[in-house]
Amino acid sequence: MEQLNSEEQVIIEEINHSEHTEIHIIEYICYPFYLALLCLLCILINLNKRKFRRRYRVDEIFLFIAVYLFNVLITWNFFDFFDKIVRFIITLIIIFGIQHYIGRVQIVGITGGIGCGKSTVAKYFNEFLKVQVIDCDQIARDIVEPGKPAYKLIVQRFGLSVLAGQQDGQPIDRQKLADVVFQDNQKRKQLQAITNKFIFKEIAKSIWKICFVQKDQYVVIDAPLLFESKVLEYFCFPIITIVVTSQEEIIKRVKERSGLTEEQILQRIESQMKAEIKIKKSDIVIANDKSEKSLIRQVQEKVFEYLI
Ligand SMILES: CC(C)(COP(=O)(O)OP(=O)(O)OC[C@H]1O[C@@H](n2cnc3c(N)ncnc32)[C@H](O)[C@@H]1O)[C@@H](O)C(=O)NCCC(=O)NCCS
Ligand SMILES: Nc1ncnc2c1ncn2[C@@H]1O[C@H](COP(=O)(O)OP(=O)(O)OP(=O)(O)O)[C@@H](O)[C@H]1O
Repeated sequence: MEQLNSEEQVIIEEINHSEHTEIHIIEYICYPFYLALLCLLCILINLNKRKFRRRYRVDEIFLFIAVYLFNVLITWNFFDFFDKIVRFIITLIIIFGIQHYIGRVQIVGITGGIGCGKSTVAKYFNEFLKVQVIDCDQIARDIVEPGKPAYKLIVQRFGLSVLAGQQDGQPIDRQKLADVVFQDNQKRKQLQAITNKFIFKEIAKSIWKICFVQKDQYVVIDAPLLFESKVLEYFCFPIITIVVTSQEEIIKRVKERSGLTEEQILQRIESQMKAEIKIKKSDIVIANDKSEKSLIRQVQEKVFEYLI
């Protein structure tokens, strides 16, 4: 093989060095994204800790190994041993830091059809177990008050006819809006598309306040559309679905509680996800066909083993 002279050797070294530097720069640009991805992954897994373990039988330690291997893989050949150790320590701090901060939080979801007893169970959690409840129906009422952004969007989409007195600035007449949306699936979905993001924002704010400012371990979400929303399903564990088998019983209970007619109640039942699908998707199913006492007894028997 032909010997390189010293000038040629210098040139080759310079080329190697510049390639190395370029790779270093790319690596350093990529590294914050990698850390952001790691944080997101850890937050998602920790918010969903038990479900994740149960479904995939994966513990944080496997996640840790996987993430570290990924870390080593993307830095392979480029970094020296010291750099790898530093990255290992950063990864470790992020995983265990997030695990410590978020891993203790448990978001319990309560869902079920109209009048099935969600609020009754939520009230039990609040009064007897002192767990704070996020009531999605209440949030849905608050975010559509005059002056709020969702109010404007609803008026733009459904017109002044859904307002009390049909005048701009007046509150939404919920009965009128309900009559419009529960007779037309398309319109109901349009209303949900408007309200959903504001509802999620409020839910996230409440979770932050309850679990990270007040540092409560548990929070309950009472969400009639928990499965329909797609997002909540992922963060809640366990998901408790309350069912009442007899439609007549549901109608009787809702009629007693609200001014809704049988036809209006049936329209809402029709517009909601079928109980059989909800049952398949949930962790705990509670039948509320008998007395309220029996409902609470089932909560006591079935729910506690799921709490961390
Ligand atoms: C249509 C509206 C104006 C009717 O108001 P109203 O005061 O009559 O009912 P309220 O809000 O108290 O809801 C009572 C029950 O109706 C059922 N329901 C409410 N919205 C929906 C919906 N979009 N689809 C199916 N069922 C619904 C739920 O079982 C709920 O518990 C109101 O429900 C609304 O704004 N809905 C859209 C917001 C939403 O998605 N709410 C659910 C939060 S997860
Ligand atoms: N086991 C029961 N026996 C008799 N009445 C009941 C029982 N459980 C709940 N109720 C009553 O039925 C009505 C509906 O219950 P609740 O408000 O808890 O249901 P919900 O699922 O929150 O309803 P919505 O979907 O409309 O918010 C209430 O008046 C409640 O007191």
